[in-house]
Amino acid sequence: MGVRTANVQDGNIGETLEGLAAVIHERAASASPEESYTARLLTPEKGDKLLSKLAEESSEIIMACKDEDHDHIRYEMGDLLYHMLVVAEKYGITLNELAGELDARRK
Ligand SMILES: N=c1c2ncn([C@@H]3O[C@H](COP(=O)(O)OP(=O)(O)OP(=O)(O)O)[C@@H](O)[C@H]3O)c2ncn1[C@@H]1O[C@H](COP(=O)(O)O)[C@@H](O)[C@H]1O
Repeated sequence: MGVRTANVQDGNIGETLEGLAAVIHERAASASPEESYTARLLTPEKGDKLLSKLAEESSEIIMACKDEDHDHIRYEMGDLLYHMLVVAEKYGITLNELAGELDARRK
């Protein structure tokens, strides 16, 4: 677990996810693993590490929920969303495609 960020201000989730996905795409295209955590996760030999981060971050959300710790839940959800966006980059799933998946479930 990393440093908590208490008292964060509300943002716009659509803009934030799009901005973060764009940074992740840029790191995937041109950053070296030495300088970028994202690039490290996307190196072929780190494939299992990326997938294990999904399980790890999910577990951390569960523990934070058990503690009913609002700030900690938010923090770990941020970690999971970031790692999910790295997975989306790796497997070529766009945010608009993901939106379509969710929209198709709307009743
Ligand atoms: N949003 C994130 C983000 N969220 C989480 N993380 C990293 O995910 C990891 C979380 O795992 P843990 O909490 O278990 O911490 P850890 O033990 O240090 O992690 P591991 O060594 O086990 O992977 C930490 O290393 C965090 O730094 C992130 N790393 C990057 N970003 C974004 O991605 C951008 C590009 O980052 P770089 O690729 O590093 O340039 C950054 O500017 C940020 O906006």
